[in-house]
Amino acid sequence: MADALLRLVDLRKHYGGLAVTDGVCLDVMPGEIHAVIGPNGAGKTTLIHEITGIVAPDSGRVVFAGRDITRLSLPRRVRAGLARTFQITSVVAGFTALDNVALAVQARGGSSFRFLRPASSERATNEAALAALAEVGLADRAAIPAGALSHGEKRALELAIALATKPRLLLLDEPLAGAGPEETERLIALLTRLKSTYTILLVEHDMQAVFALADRVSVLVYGRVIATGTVAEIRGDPAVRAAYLGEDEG
Ligand SMILES: Nc1ncnc2c1ncn2[C@@H]1O[C@H](COP(=O)(O)OP(=O)(O)OP(=O)(O)O)[C@@H](O)[C@H]1O
Repeated sequence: MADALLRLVDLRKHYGGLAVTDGVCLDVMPGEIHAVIGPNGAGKTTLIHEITGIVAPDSGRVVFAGRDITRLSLPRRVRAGLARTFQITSVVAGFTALDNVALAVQARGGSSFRFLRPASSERATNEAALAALAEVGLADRAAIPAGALSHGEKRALELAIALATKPRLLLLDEPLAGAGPEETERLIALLTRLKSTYTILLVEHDMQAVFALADRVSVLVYGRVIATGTVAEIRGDPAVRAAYLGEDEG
């Protein structure tokens, strides 16, 4: 069996007396979409923060591509191949879609483009940014200020920004939050396309989307993974239904 691209080993984090991450072990295998679901306050966002380095775990390890990254800074994790999108839209409204992505390309490519003259460096940056926009279906919106894009397009732009860093693993924190039914459908189609190219760890409340997209699902309740399995296994798991799915599925 292949090695996990991301491995969480007995990760723990307390806030005061509250165990927000309570011994989490989780493997994300290369090429899979692995969804983390769980009720509000289960600790999903904290877990993503521990993976990206925004929150330091009290103990345990985050291993990425065989390397222990538990104590690496966020920028160094990005350079190692981790990228994330945020629950809250984080694009710069006054910049064009292209410039928003170009910023991310520059942040990654500073070293690789440094040897080029400014004009060719700018061209290389813009070409890489356009390629990322094309990957999410926004090539024809490149010149539009991000603030004028629809909500769904902004979410797609965030994905392009993440893709521009050439990630090996994409961390998506509620990519469908706030999207209407049509936008949701379009974003699911987009994520389905990306699925063939990227390994994805997905935190998402929309169960229909999770069940449509995920290869495997881990269920987090009070900071603990109570089950990991395929969509069918998770849907049929009585403990999961009792702890979580029962709430949504009535
Ligand atoms: N910095 C902090 N200090 C104290 N408590 C915190 C902090 N961050 C999170 N918590 C608590 O940890 C628990 C888990 O929060 P977290 O945001 O990780 O859950 P979540 O599963 O992402 O929730 P949601 O689905 O509502 O986004 C909550 O009870 C929250 O109040």
